[in-house]
Amino acid sequence: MERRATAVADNERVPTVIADDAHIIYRVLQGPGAGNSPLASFKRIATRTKNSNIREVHAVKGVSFVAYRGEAIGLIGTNGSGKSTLLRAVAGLLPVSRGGIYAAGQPSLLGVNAALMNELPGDQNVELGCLAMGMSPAEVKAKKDEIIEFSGINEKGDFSSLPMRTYSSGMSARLRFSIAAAKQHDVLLIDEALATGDASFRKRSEARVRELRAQAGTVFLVSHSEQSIRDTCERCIWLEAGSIRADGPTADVMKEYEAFSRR
Ligand SMILES: Nc1ncnc2c1ncn2[C@@H]1O[C@H](COP(=O)(O)OP(=O)(O)OP(=O)(O)O)[C@@H](O)[C@H]1O
Repeated sequence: MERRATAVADNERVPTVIADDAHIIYRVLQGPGAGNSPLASFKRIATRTKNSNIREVHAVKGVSFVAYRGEAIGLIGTNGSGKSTLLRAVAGLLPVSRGGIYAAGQPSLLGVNAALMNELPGDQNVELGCLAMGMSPAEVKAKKDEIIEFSGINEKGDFSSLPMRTYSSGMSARLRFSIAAAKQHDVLLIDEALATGDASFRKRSEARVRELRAQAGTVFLVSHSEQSIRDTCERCIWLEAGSIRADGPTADVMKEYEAFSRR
């Protein structure tokens, strides 16, 4: 793995996320079979043997990096290289099998799959989402209209009073992003959310990511959109097959990644 020097000396900056030789392994039970019966499980416990129906997927293999306050870091890599897995582990949603991931505060993962209630209208989801992020009811009331306005879901009619299930995937992603971005996070993790919006929303959300960074948080952005990464992140980590291939200034890492992708 290549790690290049950055403009500010590491000892002058405040670390927000430290990954130390982190390994993440998924354990997948392969279909129903004789080996999965209660009796077979009991025999395995008694004889201390492993279930041969369990397959391990070693998704992240010994990843180490330090992220600092004020940085926006793009995570790039081909499909299945471990980007989302790493992000989920930073958010504390997946356990690390070996090594460690340490984070300041509670990182917030903003993914296209973030849990909102499909049956509830957008405006109620805004309230729920804000309360879940720890805002007071008064803060929620003050921010609600601004969040809906930012999301732009009402641009084509009064959609905020309709259930979320009537939204297009881009509209729900915009609402999720707008809710999460309404709060200052110590560490904000964004998984592909910017790519689903249209061009004007992408511009607005990229500007918001820059603001969040300026307010001293750290932002991680997983995206296949080269433009989003270039416009938002000055540092980039390239993951390939679960390992870091390069970590440094976005322009340099992108150049290497493009050369690799062209091969
Ligand atoms: N829930 C899961 N159970 C088992 N294996 C998984 C699970 N989620 C992901 N994987 C595996 O882990 C590896 C990394 O997947 P991950 O989703 O982190 O990659 P990614 O870089 O985010 O991919 P993409 O760019 O396609 O979104 C892949 O081999 C994938 O098959």
